Amino acid sequence: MIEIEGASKDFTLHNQGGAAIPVMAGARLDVGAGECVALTGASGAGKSTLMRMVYGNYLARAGRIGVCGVDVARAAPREILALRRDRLGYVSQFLRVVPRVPTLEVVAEPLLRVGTERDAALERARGLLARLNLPERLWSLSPTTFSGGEQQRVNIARGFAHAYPALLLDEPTASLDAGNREVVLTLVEEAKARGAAILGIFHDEAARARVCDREVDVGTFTPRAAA
Ligand SMILES: Nc1ncnc2c1ncn2[C@@H]1O[C@H](COP(=O)(O)OP(=O)(O)OP(=O)(O)O)[C@@H](O)[C@H]1O
Repeated sequence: MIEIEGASKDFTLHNQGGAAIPVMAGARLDVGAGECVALTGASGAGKSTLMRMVYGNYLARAGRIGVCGVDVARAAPREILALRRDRLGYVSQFLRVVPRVPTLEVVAEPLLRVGTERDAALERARGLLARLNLPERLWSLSPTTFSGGEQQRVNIARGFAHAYPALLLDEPTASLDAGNREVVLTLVEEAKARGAAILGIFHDEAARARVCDREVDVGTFTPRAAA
C-alpha cells in the first residue's frame, strides 16, 4: 500500500548560493495492508523528511513513492490533493487551527469531504471526541484557545475520523496522559485491524513495541551509508 523504492532527497539552500545538501539516498520500504511500520534513527537522520516525502510536502529528487497506486514523487499537485482527501491521512504533531470553526466540525470535516452524510459524520466525530475524553462543553468551540494536549486530541480525532487505507502518524502519543495514550494506541490497533497501512514516528518505545510490526532505521538511507 505504501512502497518506497530508491527515494532520494536533497535540500537546496537558496540563501547559501543554492548549495544542495543530500539528506537521503536510496530509501526503500514497504508497508502492507494491516501493517504498522515505525521509522527509527537518530535525531536528524531524516524520519520527518521521509514522512513529508510520502505525504508529498517534500519532492523526492529520485525514486518512487507509491501510495495506494499513486507515485507521489511524480504525481501532479491535484492528484496528491485527491490522494490526501480519500486515501492518505496524516496525523501531525500539531493541529492547524482554522479560526472560528467549531471542534466538532474540525473533526467531521475529513468525512464530509469524502461524501459521508452529515449526521453520520457528526456522530463519528462525537464518538471519537468522547473516547479521547475531550469535555463535551468544548465541542462547539474553536480549538484555537485549547491547551496543547486538547488540541492534540482534536487532531487525533480528526486524523482517525475517515478510514484512510494509508495513514502517517507523527508521534501520536507525545504529551498525552496514560489514559489518552491508551485510547490512541487502541485507535491504531483498530485501524490496522480494518486493513490500514500505517507508517509512523514513535519516540514512545513501549507504544512502538505494542503497535508496530517492524522498524525501519532511516539512518541506513543517509547518503554516506548508501555510498
Ligand atoms: N526544509 C529543510 N531545509 C534544509 N534542511 C532540512 C530541511 N528539513 C530537514 N532538513 C535537514 O534534514 C535532516 C533530517 O531532518 P529530519 O527533521 O527529517 O530528521 P528527524 O530524523 O525527523 O529528526 P528528529 O528526530 O530530531 O525530529 C537534518 O539534517 C535537517 O537539518
